[in-house]
Amino acid sequence: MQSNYSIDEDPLSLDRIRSVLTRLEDTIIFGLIERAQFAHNPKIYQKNAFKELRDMGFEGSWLEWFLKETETFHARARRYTSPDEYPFTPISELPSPVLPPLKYKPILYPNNINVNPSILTFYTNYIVPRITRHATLKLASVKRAQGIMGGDEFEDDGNYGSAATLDVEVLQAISKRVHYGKFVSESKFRAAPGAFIPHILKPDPATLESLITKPEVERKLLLRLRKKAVNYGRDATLEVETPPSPPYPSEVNGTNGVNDTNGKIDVDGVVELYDSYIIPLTKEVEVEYLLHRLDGMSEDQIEELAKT
Ligand SMILES: C=C(O[C@@H]1C=C(C(=O)O)C=C[C@H]1O)C(=O)O
Repeated sequence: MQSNYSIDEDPLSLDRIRSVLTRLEDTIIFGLIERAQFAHNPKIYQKNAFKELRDMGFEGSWLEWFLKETETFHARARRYTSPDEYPFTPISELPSPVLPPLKYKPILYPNNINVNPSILTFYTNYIVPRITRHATLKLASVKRAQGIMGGDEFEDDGNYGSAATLDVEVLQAISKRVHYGKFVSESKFRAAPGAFIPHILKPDPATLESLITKPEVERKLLLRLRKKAVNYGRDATLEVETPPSPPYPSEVNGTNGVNDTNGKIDVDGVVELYDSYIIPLTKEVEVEYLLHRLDGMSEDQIEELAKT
């Protein structure tokens, strides 16, 4: 079910927010499956690697150029004016929308939290090389068969436009998912402001993180994610499938016995993306949002809030 917080009855329902996060799992997994078709193409992530861009006065990477061009058009179409979409390009470098601004219900507390630079770094340095490994190795084998040896055989299939287009889609989905942590924090704060206020007034990030962390939610998420990645990475067959033969671990190391090396995606890579990057970064956004949740409020306002 598509969820649009601006029209939903209770935009801060934790169940509604979690359903958005669950739906974004599908967007991210399918985006990674599409990107995994192409080789790593490391050149598109290196700054100043393309003379054609330097000649245009652009000193960033191919991907950063793609992001700027894409986000420039999207900004003119009125994206990045709602509190659930954040550009990778500095907002000061983007044009004003051609349409009048939409009036959004003031749901989040005013803030300037944007962790897209961290998302771009971990995605290009750790996620892309891992999820494109199969295509990269296959490309190298084909090149060697054609007599291409050494540096030229690896990693580059020349599909710079396709690869960057898919990178932008995945990055936008990861960015939305991570920054949705602000809605999670606002929901948890409003449910029990008194639990958070002492650790905001006397900044205590560690205690705030322990208050927002729900281990069981995370555990179930990773199990669901693994199953999705296995199933989405397989072509549907009409034959009745027999389960993989033993050793088919049950609840071993949280894999729940669901793993697959024959699919279109590195299942362990998808789980690690969430476990090592997306979930920790979401929680950092949650904590940072809480640390600024009382900014500009008077002592009386805070005292009143603490009583609720
Ligand atoms: C998003 C939430 O907050 C935290 C972050 C989670 C995540 O990034 O998946 C899951 C549970 C919590 O530890 C939540 O409570 O749903």
